[in-house]
Amino acid sequence: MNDVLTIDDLVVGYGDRIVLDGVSLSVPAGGCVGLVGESGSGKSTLARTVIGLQKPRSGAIRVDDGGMDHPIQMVFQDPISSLNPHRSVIDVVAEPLTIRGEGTRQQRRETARELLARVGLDPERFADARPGTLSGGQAQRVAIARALVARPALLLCDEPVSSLDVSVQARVLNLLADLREEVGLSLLVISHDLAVVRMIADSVAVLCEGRIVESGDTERVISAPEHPYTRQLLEAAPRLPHLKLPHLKETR
Ligand SMILES: Nc1ncnc2c1ncn2[C@@H]1O[C@H](COP(=O)(O)OP(=O)(O)OP(=O)(O)O)[C@@H](O)[C@H]1O
Repeated sequence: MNDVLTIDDLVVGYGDRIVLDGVSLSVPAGGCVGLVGESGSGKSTLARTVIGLQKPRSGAIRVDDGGMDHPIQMVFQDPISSLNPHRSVIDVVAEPLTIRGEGTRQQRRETARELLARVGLDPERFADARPGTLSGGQAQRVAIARALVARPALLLCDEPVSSLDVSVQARVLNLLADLREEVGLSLLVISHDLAVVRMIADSVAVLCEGRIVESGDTERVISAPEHPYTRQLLEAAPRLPHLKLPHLKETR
C-alpha cells in the first residue's frame, strides 16, 4: 500500500536547541497512526513542520497527495478558537471553497450542509449558528467538516479531543474512525493520551524528547511495551477504554 505521508530522518530545532532529532514515520493510505508523547516531547513541532509552518534543519517530508490540491488538513486542540466567531457555521465550513473560488455560493453552501450532516450535526439546526454558541464537541465536528471540505488525503489531528469531556471524546473519535472508513481518509493523530490513540490508531509511535523510542501495532505497544518511557506513559494513563461506541449524533 502507498504511504500518504512519509517523514524521513527529520531534524527540527529552535535557535540552538534541537527538538526533533531524526524522526521517521509514515502513514499508509487509509491508515491511522498515533503519535504519543508527554508535553514538550515535540509533537506540535512535528505537526507544524508537516504542514510547512516550521522549516526543518534536515530530513524529508513526502506527501503522496494523489493529485489533490490540499493534501493535508489539520484539526486543532481548541475547536472554538480555531473557528471564526463572526461567521455562521455554514460559512465557516464553506470558507475553504470560497477562498478557492470553487462553485457558486449556492453549491458551496450545499456541500457545507452535506458535510455538517456527515459529521452528525443537523444542518437545519446548526447552519446559521455562530461557533461561540456551540459545545466543544459540536465545535470540533464543525472543525472536522471544514477540514474535509478541502477533500484532504490526510487529516492531521493535534490533540483533537483533549479539550473535550471524556464522553464527548469517544464520540468525536468514533466520528473520525467512521470517516476513515467511509471517505477513505488517512489519519495522523497526535495525543499525550495513549487511551485516545488506542481507540483509533492501528499503529503508534512514541515520541520522547524529540526521538521515536518505540513504534508498532497499537495493541502490541500497549500490551507489551518495550521501552521504559512507554511503560511510564501507560502508567500515567490508567483508563484505557477499548470499546467502540455506536455512532451517536452530537446533541450537547
Ligand atoms: N517557537 C518556539 N521557540 C522555541 N522553543 C519552542 C518553540 N515551540 C516549542 N518550543 C520548545 O520545543 C519543545 C517541544 O515543544 P512542542 O510544543 O513541539 O511539544 P509538545 O509535545 O507538542 O508539547 P505540548 O503538548 O505541551 O504542546 C518544548 O521544549 C518547547 O518549549
